Amino acid sequence: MAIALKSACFLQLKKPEVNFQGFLPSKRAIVSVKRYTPVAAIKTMETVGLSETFTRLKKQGKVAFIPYITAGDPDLSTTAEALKVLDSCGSDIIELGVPYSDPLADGPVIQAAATRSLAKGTNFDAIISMLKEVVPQLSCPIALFTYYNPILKRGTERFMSTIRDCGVHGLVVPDVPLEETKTLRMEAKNNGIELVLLTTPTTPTNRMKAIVDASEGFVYLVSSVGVTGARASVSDKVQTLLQEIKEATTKPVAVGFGISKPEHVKQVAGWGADGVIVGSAMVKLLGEANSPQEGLKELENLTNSLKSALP
Ligand SMILES: O=P(O)(O)OC[C@@H](O)[C@@H](O)c1c[nH]c2ccccc12
Repeated sequence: MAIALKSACFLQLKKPEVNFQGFLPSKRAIVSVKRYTPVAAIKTMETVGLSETFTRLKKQGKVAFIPYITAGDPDLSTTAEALKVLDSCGSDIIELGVPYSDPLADGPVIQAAATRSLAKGTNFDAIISMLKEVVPQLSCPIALFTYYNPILKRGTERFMSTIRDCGVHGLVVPDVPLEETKTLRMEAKNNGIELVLLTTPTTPTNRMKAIVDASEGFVYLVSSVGVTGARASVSDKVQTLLQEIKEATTKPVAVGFGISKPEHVKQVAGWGADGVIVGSAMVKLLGEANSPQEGLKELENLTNSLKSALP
């Protein structure tokens, strides 16, 4: 049992409708600095990585609940609190987004969150300092979500060791073409980071197979074409896509994009997904609340209602 101690722009969309591992890297640096005031370190817990989390849930007949929030929206102290709230409400993995100025696959809600966060001065180093304090207080693993630029800026090796050192277990980088993920995958592996790859409804079958073969932790099935954002319903194509992926791999599959309601998560779980990812609905509550406290309370309520719709 693997137990770890927790202790644009020039972004060129290359066939965005084909798959998320199909974009070219950007050359723009992310913007600047604000100091995060660390919360008091409390205790050190044991946390397992992404694939081990799925293995354990599967044994209990459970489906993973994976919320996404944008770091630094409305501010990094609230992000720290939000991570703790999401964890204590039973999230199984938390996807934490690094805000970026040219987020090619993000819809209006997450774009606005990134803009607010960057306007507050959030940068990568401040996110890392925050994580160093907070990750030891969490029982679920963190999967960091970032566009490629912050990795390019630091160098892959340094980036991976930095996120490893603050206890991050997984990584999602949507704008690196599959063919160019080799170095990322190697450096991720060297540092015990699981690099999650994405497949979409328009990814050709052969390419989907290559993506699922290379993906670590789980496979991210993007439920619909376009950008992130809550939708009225989940396309029933997802059921067929899940079946196709399941025929190609035994790796866990989590579905994201457009999922925001208890009936959505119930439906997707019923179709055989191993996990559900909910982003914009979370981000909206947190970023648009009248106060951080109100946002955190609403986040807690939504998490509880979505969790209770899952086996
Ligand atoms: O916001 P939604 O529709 O609930 O989708 C998930 C999501 O936010 C998160 O996984 C995500 C945020 N930005 C992305 C860009 C590409 C792929 C995935 C993402």
